Amino acid sequence: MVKTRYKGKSSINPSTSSSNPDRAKGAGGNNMRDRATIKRLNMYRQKQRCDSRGKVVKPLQYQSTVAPGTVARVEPNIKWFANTRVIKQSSLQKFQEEMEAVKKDPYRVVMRQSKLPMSLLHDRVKAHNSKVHILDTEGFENTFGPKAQRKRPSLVVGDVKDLVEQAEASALSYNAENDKDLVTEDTGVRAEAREEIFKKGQSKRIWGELYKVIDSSDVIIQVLDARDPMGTRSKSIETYLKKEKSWKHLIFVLNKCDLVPTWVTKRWVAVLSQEYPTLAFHASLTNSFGKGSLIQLLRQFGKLHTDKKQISVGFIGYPNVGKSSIINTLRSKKVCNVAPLAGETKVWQYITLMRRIFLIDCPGVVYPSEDSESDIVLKGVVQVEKIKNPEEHIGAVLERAKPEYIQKTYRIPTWNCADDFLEKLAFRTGKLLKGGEPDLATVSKMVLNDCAPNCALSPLPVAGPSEVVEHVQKEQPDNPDAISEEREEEQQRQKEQVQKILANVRQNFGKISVAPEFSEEDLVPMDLPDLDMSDFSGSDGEEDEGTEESEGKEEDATSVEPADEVTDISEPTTSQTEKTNGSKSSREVIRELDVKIAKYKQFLDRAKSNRFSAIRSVCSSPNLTRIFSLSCVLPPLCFRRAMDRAQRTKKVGVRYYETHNVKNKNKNKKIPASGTEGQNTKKSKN
Ligand SMILES: Nc1nc2c(ncn2[C@@H]2O[C@H](COP(=O)(O)OP(=O)(O)OP(=O)(O)O)[C@@H](O)[C@H]2O)c(=O)[nH]1
Repeated sequence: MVKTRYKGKSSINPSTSSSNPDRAKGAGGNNMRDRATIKRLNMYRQKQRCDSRGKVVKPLQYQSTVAPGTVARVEPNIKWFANTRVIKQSSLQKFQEEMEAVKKDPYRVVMRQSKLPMSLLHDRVKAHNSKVHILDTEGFENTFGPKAQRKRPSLVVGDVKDLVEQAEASALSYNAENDKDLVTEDTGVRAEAREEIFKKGQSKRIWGELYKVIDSSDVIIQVLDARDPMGTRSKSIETYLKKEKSWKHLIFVLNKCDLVPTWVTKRWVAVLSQEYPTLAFHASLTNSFGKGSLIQLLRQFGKLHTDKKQISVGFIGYPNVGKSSIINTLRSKKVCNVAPLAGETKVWQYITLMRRIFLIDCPGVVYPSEDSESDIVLKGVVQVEKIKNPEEHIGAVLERAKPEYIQKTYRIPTWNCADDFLEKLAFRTGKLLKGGEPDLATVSKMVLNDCAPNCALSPLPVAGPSEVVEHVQKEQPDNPDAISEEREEEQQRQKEQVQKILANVRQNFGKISVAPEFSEEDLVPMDLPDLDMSDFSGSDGEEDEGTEESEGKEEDATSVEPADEVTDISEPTTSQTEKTNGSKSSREVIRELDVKIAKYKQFLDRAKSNRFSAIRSVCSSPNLTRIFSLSCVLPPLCFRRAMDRAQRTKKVGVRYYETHNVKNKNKNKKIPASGTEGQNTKKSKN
């Protein structure tokens, strides 16, 4: 065969040189230079050729052909904008408006922000009047004439006379105590430096832990104490999350709702739900409330993040509000250390709730506030044993708690002042020093310990309706007339969203078992016309506690207490709930039905755990269906599911020969199922 001669560019260069892009494949092994590399290297290698007078004879490959000094243009190329897309102004505006609305809404989340042109939101062109055209020359016509375009400054006063009057009025209302800039003479007396223990929960280390938890969590649960939700809430963290970590979900859990009357819990949930999804909770391994709802809510959040293998849920909040206790309740066992002392949790810790949901416990953080030392003590931030002068804080306790509770708890009928109270208490309890002097420090510590956050018989005042009203009013704008309509719409919208997200997680507050014995007066809710409680009360809804129980068990050992499972809607079960005037007979009937349902449930649980194939017979039992229909309560979801399953599948329980031995399967069909099944099979084999 005649070998083709290399004739230049038009034919293939047969050379096996590494600088030949056309060389045969495999000539250079696996690491052969590709065509682009060879071209680039050849480009570096080339040299310009000039004649003896310096005139370019052979220019470089990409050297311009135009004469030096000529003004040239780079040809525009669409590839410069390869990664961009042009959209209409109206679309941009729509995007900005909709996205801003979503970002502001605590009930909605923007997922995959890195994939969205978020900078378009921030780089908004500012309104034309934001720039002050001080140096621009404007004509008289435009400035002062009848067709003046310049906007009038909006002044609070109309003329100088008004201005003087206003200045005089403000001078009269001046209060030097509030003036932080007032220069005063140094008297040499200064406020004593705060004891170190009052700075608990504020150290850099603790804040570091908090930010670690926030950074690692997809869902952040701020745990609040039901007795002082506003005092244990941190607005600064909320703003930080809204501004800097807006893609993280924040929800409130109102813990220790067993320590306040049920109506107070309801109101707080209603108030707080206007801002963030809020759930009431009672952390307890044996008698919890809200566990099913919380797990369900976390599952919903988990479903939002299907792109992730798992989601992390961080528990943040004041010391001693019960973060670790909630985690223990969710896991139904002691996985975190719990103590009635603040600062029990020292470092953050990870706990697995389910395959896809991790919980993170965070040490308690004290947020910067203007709290007095007594406030700090009564919030349970410091350990009472470590307080130097505990007597100083008893005044605050007596001020806050209703005298009747103090009288009932300590059996002291009257007192003049805090010292008098302490003395009487010391004599009554026999806490005396040498010489019969009352031991004020010990009894003070006793009283303060009684107010500690874990104490069921807390004489501390509950966050009453007056505070709720105050809070609601604080939220109202200065000029209600002007914005009232807008606000109403906004509120309506928020309410709808709250209802939507909590539709599946309704709570029946009647199931909270309130521990302290409150007086009749405190058990009656006060009228609050501003707040429509019906939407949040959940009294007509079903606390869907444990509805996902079976699912939960599949995923993990997390199970929901059976006590929560069957919801009694018509009857409040606590001793503290408002007294209803319903007829006695119907209540009794319902109670009986409750007992029956609980029995069936127990049976079902046992059957499940024994892998006993009697589930179908129980669920399809006409009795059970009658019970549910009689009590006008929808059967819990797990029952409904079991019933569904029972209807769908005919066979319950797996018999080895039915599934594995096809030959015998047909024979088995003919032979009625009985205890002698094994023998029959043997016979047929023979
Ligand atoms: N009555 C009642 N007590 C509770 C509840 N939740 C927690 N407690 C008690 O409150 C105390 C503090 O609970 P923890 O779970 O240690 O609180 P924490 O927020 O983890 O505290 P730190 O470790 O300081 O952050 C414990 O004594 C709990 O028993 C509740 O719902 N009701």
